[in-house]
Amino acid sequence: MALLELKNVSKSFGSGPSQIDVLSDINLSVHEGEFVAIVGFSGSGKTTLINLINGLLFPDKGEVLLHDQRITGPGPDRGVIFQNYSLLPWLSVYSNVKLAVDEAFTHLSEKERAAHTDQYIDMVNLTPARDKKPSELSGGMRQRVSVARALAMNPEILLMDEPLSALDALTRGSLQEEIIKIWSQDKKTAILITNDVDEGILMADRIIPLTPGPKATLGPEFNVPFDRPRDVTEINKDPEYKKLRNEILEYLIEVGATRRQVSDQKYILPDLQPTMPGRIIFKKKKKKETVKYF
Ligand SMILES: Nc1ncnc2c1ncn2[C@@H]1O[C@H](COP(=O)(O)OP(=O)(O)OP(=O)(O)O)[C@@H](O)[C@H]1O
Repeated sequence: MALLELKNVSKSFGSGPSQIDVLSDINLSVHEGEFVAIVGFSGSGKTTLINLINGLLFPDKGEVLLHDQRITGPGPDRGVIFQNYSLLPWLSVYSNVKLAVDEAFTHLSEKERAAHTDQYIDMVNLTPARDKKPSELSGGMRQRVSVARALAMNPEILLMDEPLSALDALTRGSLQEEIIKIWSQDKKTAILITNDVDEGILMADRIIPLTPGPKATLGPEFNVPFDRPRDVTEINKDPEYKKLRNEILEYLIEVGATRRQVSDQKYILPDLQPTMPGRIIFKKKKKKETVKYF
């Protein structure tokens, strides 16, 4: 039995002429321990999809099931890492993580909760910054706090909504590795929303494209055949990697072009550049400049 299942899920916002049909007929099964990446176009409904799984939104049609039970709201069984860190600015690193630990582990003593908090802060290498406030941290450090906070709650599923897209290329690369390292230790089920195909190939077992909206739906899945731990340099040299990357890209470009012919809406393709031999190249999201990753 799948751990998480979305069956014929559709979601719209608004009503009458202003109704936006964001997601349509989404079907997805995720098994325990799997790492699934959903790669989508800007504005296609990726966050809506994560919020449906998190229980912050409910489908208009279809159902979202966890352990075969309908999701009725957010719960500690699902840990979310957002793009914008969502830390409480007036609390220290320790207190931001501890707050979540206190909520999730009411049966533990204060001493045990404090030790658990410190363990996860250490896991993301933030012990030296334990007493700092978010404003005193870099973007990468803030995202590490979010990772620690989500994992410290020991969720069954880790939901990541473009967690690294606001970071610079180097920080992004090192956090990708850290998340994967922690994920392999705990073997959590993970769903990563990303607009970066390379990130999906490096991190996930399966990549599933989300087609452009309105009525975005999941496209055919692509299995990632590389063994773990994955060495980014080795993968990058592997002809299988280039083939897989091109297949996913071709699908996204084709589906994007088809949608443009039937709609005036402009879609922004995932941040991608053609592969140069031996390197991954992508565009920085905000500054619109091309950055060499390796
Ligand atoms: N609460 C809401 N009310 C009305 N419209 C909404 C709401 N949430 C999302 N939308 C609309 O649904 C569409 C998809 O939004 P969503 O944030 O899910 O896309 P996304 O793929 O995550 O976007 P991005 O790539 O910019 O992060 C957008 O047109 C958005 O304006």
